[in-house]
Amino acid sequence: MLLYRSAAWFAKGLREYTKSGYESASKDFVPDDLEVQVPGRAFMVTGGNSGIGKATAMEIAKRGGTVHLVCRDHSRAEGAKAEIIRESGNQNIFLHIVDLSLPKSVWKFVENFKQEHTLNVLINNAGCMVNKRELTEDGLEKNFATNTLGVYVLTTALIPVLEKEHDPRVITVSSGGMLVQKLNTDDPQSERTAFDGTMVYAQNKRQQVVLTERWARAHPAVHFSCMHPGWVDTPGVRLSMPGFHARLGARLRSEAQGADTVLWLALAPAATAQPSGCFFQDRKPVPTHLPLARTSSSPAEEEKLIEILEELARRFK
Ligand SMILES: NC(=O)c1ccc[n+]([C@@H]2O[C@H](COP(=O)([O-])OP(=O)(O)OC[C@H]3O[C@@H](n4cnc5c(N)ncnc54)[C@H](O)[C@@H]3O)[C@@H](O)[C@H]2O)c1
Repeated sequence: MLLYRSAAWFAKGLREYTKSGYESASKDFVPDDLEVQVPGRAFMVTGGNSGIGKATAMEIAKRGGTVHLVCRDHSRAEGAKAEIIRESGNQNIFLHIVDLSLPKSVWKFVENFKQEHTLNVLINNAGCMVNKRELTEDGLEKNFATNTLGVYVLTTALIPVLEKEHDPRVITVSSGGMLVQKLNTDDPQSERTAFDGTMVYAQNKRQQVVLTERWARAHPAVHFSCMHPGWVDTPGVRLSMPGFHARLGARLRSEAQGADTVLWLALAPAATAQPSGCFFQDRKPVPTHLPLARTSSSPAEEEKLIEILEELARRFK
């Protein structure tokens, strides 16, 4: 089954996730959708110092929004902040150093953040694909701790902050790679199964899609969406998937193309005309399962994911 899913997904990717896929999809875009100015609105972009996150933060800054960059590495993040201020002329760029794989730090960060700031839009962009099983200082598997638990804790902590504001939104940068995975809650930290970083990452991205659907049902005041940016030439892909990067080469999307749907979901009035909880690709909601792939999960399996995350989120508060 995994072989079928992977082959169907790769064929789809070559048609849709590449630069030519973007060029073809963008013929249907409404150009005015992103002709907006957003002074007075505040946006948090995790991993905003690199790749898709940086391209997103730059475009929001150019439209006058307040940008909160949430980054792990101080010196790289300072460079990105300075570049965004210089290029956009927007001084309202704030930097917060947080390692999203450490849930205690994430809780503490939000406690401090909400004393001083408001927030309209959270963009869960930071992500990683660590190809060997590594543990955080809390003993958590690193991909799961960053991509799933970190996103869960940050979003859960910020929902009450977002609910106070006008037109609140949460966008999570998932991946089309999640299409090859069915939600699996049996071994969330890969303790008992052979470790395959690509599949662990794809499982985390599936978990983000399930979380987005659940949040949308539980919090109707906030508009939730998740999305696939396409296959994008970023430092992350170069580092974690060198073979894929070399093979796809010039067919990979630019960072600006990868950021397009993130920006549309964060900025365009048209985005919130779509139901909350959907998965987007090139400004359109798209199915979260490949045909015949048997990747749907039951409500009980989804509830189990929430129980696991709640338990860990409370343990590391
Ligand atoms: N590039 C692609 O083809 C592609 C495809 C599908 C999905 N994505 C997703 O897009 C998002 C952005 O990735 P990218 O390709 O721009 O890669 P990137 O490596 O350039 O950017 C990822 C950012 O996340 C940050 N980050 C990682 N772990 C962190 C942690 N523990 N705490 C704080 N920040 C952390 C990194 O420092 C970096 O700033 C990711 O969620 C990725 O999974 C990318």
